[in-house]
Amino acid sequence: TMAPQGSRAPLEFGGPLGAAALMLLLPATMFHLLLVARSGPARLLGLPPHLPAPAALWSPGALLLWLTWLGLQAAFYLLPARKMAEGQELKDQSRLRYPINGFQALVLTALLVGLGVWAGLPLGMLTEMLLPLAWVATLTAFIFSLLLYLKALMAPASALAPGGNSGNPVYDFFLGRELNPRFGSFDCKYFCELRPGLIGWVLINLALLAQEAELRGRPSLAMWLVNGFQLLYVGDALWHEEAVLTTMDITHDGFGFMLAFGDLAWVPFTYSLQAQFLLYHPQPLELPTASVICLVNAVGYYIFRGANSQKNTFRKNPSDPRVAGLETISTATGRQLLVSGWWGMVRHPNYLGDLIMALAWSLPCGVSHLLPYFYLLYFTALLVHREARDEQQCLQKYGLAWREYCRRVPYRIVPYIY
Ligand SMILES: NC(=O)C1=CN([C@@H]2O[C@H](COP(=O)(O)OP(=O)(O)OC[C@H]3O[C@@H](n4cnc5c(N)ncnc54)[C@H](OP(=O)(O)O)[C@@H]3O)[C@@H](O)[C@H]2O)C=CC1
Ligand SMILES: CC(C)CCC[C@@H](C)[C@H]1CC=C2C3=C(CC[C@@]21C)[C@@]1(C)CC[C@H](O)C(C)(C)[C@@H]1CC3
Repeated sequence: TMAPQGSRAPLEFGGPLGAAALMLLLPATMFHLLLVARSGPARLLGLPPHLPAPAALWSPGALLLWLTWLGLQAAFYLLPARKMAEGQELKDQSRLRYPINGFQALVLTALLVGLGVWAGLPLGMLTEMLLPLAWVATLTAFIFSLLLYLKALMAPASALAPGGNSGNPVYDFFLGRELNPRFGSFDCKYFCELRPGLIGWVLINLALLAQEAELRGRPSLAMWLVNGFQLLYVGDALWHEEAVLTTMDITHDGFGFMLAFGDLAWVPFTYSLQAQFLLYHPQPLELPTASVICLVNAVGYYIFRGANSQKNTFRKNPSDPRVAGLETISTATGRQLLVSGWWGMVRHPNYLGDLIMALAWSLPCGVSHLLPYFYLLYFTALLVHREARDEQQCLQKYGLAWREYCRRVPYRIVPYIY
């Protein structure tokens, strides 16, 4: 069942050793952040004041809540969709179909949660369950990736991902062997990438806001800003759900521990770090400063959305009037590369916008602690590494035309700097 070209693919993430280290480091970092955020000193680089007792990690209630959450989101996924989209062409020339109903899932979740709160559901109590919830999310990600690894043993070679089939079980378990594991029409990777984790993230944020209101009479301005910015980001991702079908996670990476853990545990429990920090360490924020931070977020969002939409429009239909006037380079594959507009400024303008937003999410937390800036630091490292991986893949796809693009647009993410 080994993919012949897979075994020749160069190893990423530092090979099996790197993969093994990341499998320990990522969950350890997540628990470190969760513990440190609620500690007095809240030092990113210090040790957490105490390690949790096993009883603080394990709770049958958390397991039940988590499985209900996954079940609810799976049910929303199976509801009739306003549109079915086709994915990129696969090795066997077929295309998979995907439901476009992620935004609908967000709205239905909001209605259900709103109804629950109206009926007296103590949403703020969720903040007391973050540790055991993170623990069951980690366990499910681990068990799920194990099942996916076994499922891939039966998959035809054409269904395997280019990267995760080296023959080394640790590496392949981490990266994921099968490209689009499905049960019937239920696509596991597509489902996990956008729904339980992203919607879970904003729900946790909202619970932290509710808990702050409970403790201090009303939510702080900083908490409102963090909630608003991140809701915009998640709403935007689900509104433009179809665009995720062209990201390397869907088209290139298998579904293994990295994405299962990343989607199900890492995103909801570490991306909500700023709101967690604010609950335990309230920060004063004046209106003028808040307005400047809103402006920073708006600039970031403008670049992020402008760049992503320009590329998506161009890839769908290069003669669309919104992009037809842009300068392009032809490639041997028949596809073209944009060299003006956003994509003529740097080679990854969307990463630049995303990073500016990341900064705006941390600024409401003040500058007294490094902890709320963790996301910005991690995200910079992730995007620099991702950019290098994408560059490698584009060089393989487009060869000389890609070199020409790099010559014409020399900076990767930040103009005149990187
Ligand atoms: N919040 C988070 O944790 C994360 C967010 N993201 C965000 O996800 C979004 C998607 O990112 P990602 O999937 O990495 O990559 P991109 O959306 O940047 O896509 C890269 C692909 O775009 C195409 N492309 C590159 N240059 C050009 C050009 N000049 N003209 C036309 N097409 C071009 C190439 O594919 P092809 O030619 O085949 O179309 C390339 O492989 C980004 O906005 C990123 O910031 C990503 C990771 C994590
Ligand atoms: C922590 C590990 C080393 C790696 C885990 C990475 C994952 C957490 C991220 C990989 C790509 C992602 C994307 C988004 C969220 C984070 C992960 C899953 C994304 C859904 C966020 C919202 C954006 O608008 C997007 C463009 C849809 C993103 C797609 C990639």
